[in-house]
Amino acid sequence: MAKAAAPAPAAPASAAPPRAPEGRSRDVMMRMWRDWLSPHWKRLAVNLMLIGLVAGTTSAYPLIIKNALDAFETRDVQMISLAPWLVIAAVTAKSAALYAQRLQTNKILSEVDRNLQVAMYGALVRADLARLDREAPAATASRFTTDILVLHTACEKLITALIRDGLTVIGLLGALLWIDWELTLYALAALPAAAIPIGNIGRRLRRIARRSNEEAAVMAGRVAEGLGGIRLSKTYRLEGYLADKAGETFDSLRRLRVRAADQRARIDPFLEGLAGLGLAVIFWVIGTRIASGENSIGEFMAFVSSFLIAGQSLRGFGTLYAEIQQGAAAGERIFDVIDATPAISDRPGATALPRLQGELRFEDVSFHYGEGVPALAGVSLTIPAGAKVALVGRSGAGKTTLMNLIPRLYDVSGGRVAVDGHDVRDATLESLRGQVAVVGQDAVIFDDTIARNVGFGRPEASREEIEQALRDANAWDFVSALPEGIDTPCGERGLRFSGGERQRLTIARAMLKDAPILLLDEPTSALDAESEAKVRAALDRLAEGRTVVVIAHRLSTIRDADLIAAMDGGRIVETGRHDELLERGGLYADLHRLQFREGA
Ligand SMILES: Nc1ncnc2c1ncn2[C@@H]1O[C@H](COP(=O)(O)OP(=O)(O)OP(=O)(O)O)[C@@H](O)[C@H]1O
Repeated sequence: MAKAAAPAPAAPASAAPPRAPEGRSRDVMMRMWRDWLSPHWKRLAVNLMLIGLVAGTTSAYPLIIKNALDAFETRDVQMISLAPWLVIAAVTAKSAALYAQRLQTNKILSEVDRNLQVAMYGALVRADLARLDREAPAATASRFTTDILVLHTACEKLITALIRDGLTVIGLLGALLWIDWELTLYALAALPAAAIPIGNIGRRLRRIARRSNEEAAVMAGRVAEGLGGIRLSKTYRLEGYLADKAGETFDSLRRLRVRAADQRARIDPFLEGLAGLGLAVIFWVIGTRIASGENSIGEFMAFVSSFLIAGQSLRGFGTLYAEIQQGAAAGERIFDVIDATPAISDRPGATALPRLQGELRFEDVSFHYGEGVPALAGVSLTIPAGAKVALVGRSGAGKTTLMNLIPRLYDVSGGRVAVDGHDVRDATLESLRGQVAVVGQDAVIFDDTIARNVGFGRPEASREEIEQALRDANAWDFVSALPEGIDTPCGERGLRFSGGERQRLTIARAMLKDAPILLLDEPTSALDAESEAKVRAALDRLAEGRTVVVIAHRLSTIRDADLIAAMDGGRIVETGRHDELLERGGLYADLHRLQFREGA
């Protein structure tokens, strides 16, 4: 069992991350503003000015057009020669402002993206295992990519489009009212009615967006799962199975995207229709007025061009609403992660443990992962300081679960776990976990140098201490042969080293940590004989003077254990030394016979 006590700091049980209730997009976006955007208010204010410039120059177009057309009619030569320069000035100012504003917006939002990612990652590495268990790592990773991108786009639109189009509409509306207020009211009469259908479309889009983002996360999980197990998949000819399984998520994502596109596509024609209606009203009213000589062509042109530009900006509002709904759905998924408070944390008044002797006691411990059959029930066991105890039992018996309770990767559901008489829940996590070292079947190596990987055991350790730990762990022979020695990068997951070498690096890390309690999930079971001998010698040296709890898969390795606890169905069914248990003829003797026969 590789899921054993990984060195992850996190822990605990319980509750699904809180989900913002449906229909609260405004809350999500308000929170976005309050917590993440408002700290940049100074730069946003500059942005606002730039947006004002864009909106102002856009609103100037119709006025220039009106004056130019009037000048053509009155043969006003000065105005006619000025008009092209006015247009050039307006266009230049608008282009420069647009460029600066886009760049500035994206600079701010990229910073916000980074801050959200930092907060999410921080929350995740501190999160309870129970929470991390619920989602595939690649699916969680998609919150850092897809959801961040969707939220970024929504915020960009919100800043740019809402304010720019808003100011443009206000400016143009002013121009329209100034040119002809009566006609303006006629032309815009139908506008308020548009809010209802657009609101409905937005709500539907938000639901679809939330499901799409979840489905995208599932897809990322399946792709990673398929590629992660590609060696095995090839030997079992699973290509078709994997393609079908991933294909299902591609398909459902496609369906959701089409549904979203269908909703979004409804907005434009709807608004186009409304604008057309307004234009018809204008033609009808103003046409009659021109015929009767009440209005000039210049007034007509200015009014119509203002109306058309305002219509375009208004249409921007319609799609903006949809975009914000999608952003809010992504924001919820991001805040779900940030908000998850770990259930396993320091209690108020938790005390820092002194250096432990290493006595471990399980008192009537029960544990269940969720609803259903308990993984542990009524487990009582005392392990004296400095003893070596082996947990044995069939797969699923509860060995890993029991071990995980010691550093509080999970908390007991009933009973208690005590170290030197202190309930582990009353101790600070730092002082508890600082005194427990773990070596598991999976040698966890990060993409960093050997020195850093080993140094995690004791961050303040000197290079000499790291080298000594490598010697004690039988790792110095291969490390010293490397041209860069302990500064050699390990590569992703340490894959440039063999399984046995990786194990010895993790043993060196535990050596350096020098913790009184050592948890081993028998790390030699996957190694060849020579490698195993080296790792075993290193482990023996590591175990000296510490309390050792080992999950034993090969019973030959635990003959010398001070105590063997045989587990079955979440209970300890017998305890004793190797010889005693063999003689008793119970579960341990059965397991032993089975392995002996397999070995033979
Ligand atoms: N993260 C989890 N979520 C839900 N159930 C779990 C989880 N981990 C283990 N279990 C269940 O708890 C029970 C005990 O599992 P545990 O991993 O402790 O067994 P084990 O004795 O270590 O087995 P193995 O030797 O195969 O690793 C099993 O029924 C298992 O299915």
